[in-house]
Amino acid sequence: MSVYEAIGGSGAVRAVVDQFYARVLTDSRVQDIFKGTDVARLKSHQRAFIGAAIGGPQLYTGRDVASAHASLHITDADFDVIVGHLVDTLAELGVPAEYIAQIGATLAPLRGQIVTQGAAEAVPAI
Ligand code: HEM
Repeated sequence: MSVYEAIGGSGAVRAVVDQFYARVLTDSRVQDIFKGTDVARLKSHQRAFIGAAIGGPQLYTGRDVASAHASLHITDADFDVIVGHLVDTLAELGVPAEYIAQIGATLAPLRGQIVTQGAAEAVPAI
């Protein structure tokens, strides 16, 4: 059984994405990054992306992850905040820890494509 089926399929993914964005968009550490984003569109992409990433039938047709985040200056700390909200949402909705770990392991390798603002870039060029 895929993680997608195990957590309850499309209804579960929808609930996760809704609660996840409710948290993210009210978190002062990261909410500014989402200013000007069409949240309904973002949620629909995110449902497809997460669904596909955990073995669901969705076809994700959005931009590739690196291009979607390229101009957002996302730091490692931002990434940790976002993943933290996802993990907390999954736990709150009763997803067993073993599946949360599997979802985390699926998304963790994307850090390198999403984080573009690091200590090295913060140092002014001479
Ligand atoms: C595992 C982590 C993440 C995944 C899987 C992910 C996935 C996605 C996907 C699928 C999209 C839609 C792409 C499209 O529009 O075609 C998106 C857009 C976006 N993401 Fe992420 N993301 C992650 C982390 C983050 C982080 C850490 C931030 C900022 C704190 C962020 C901010 C945004 C914003 C603002 C957009 C909208 C960009 C736009 O509409 O121009 N994401 N993300």
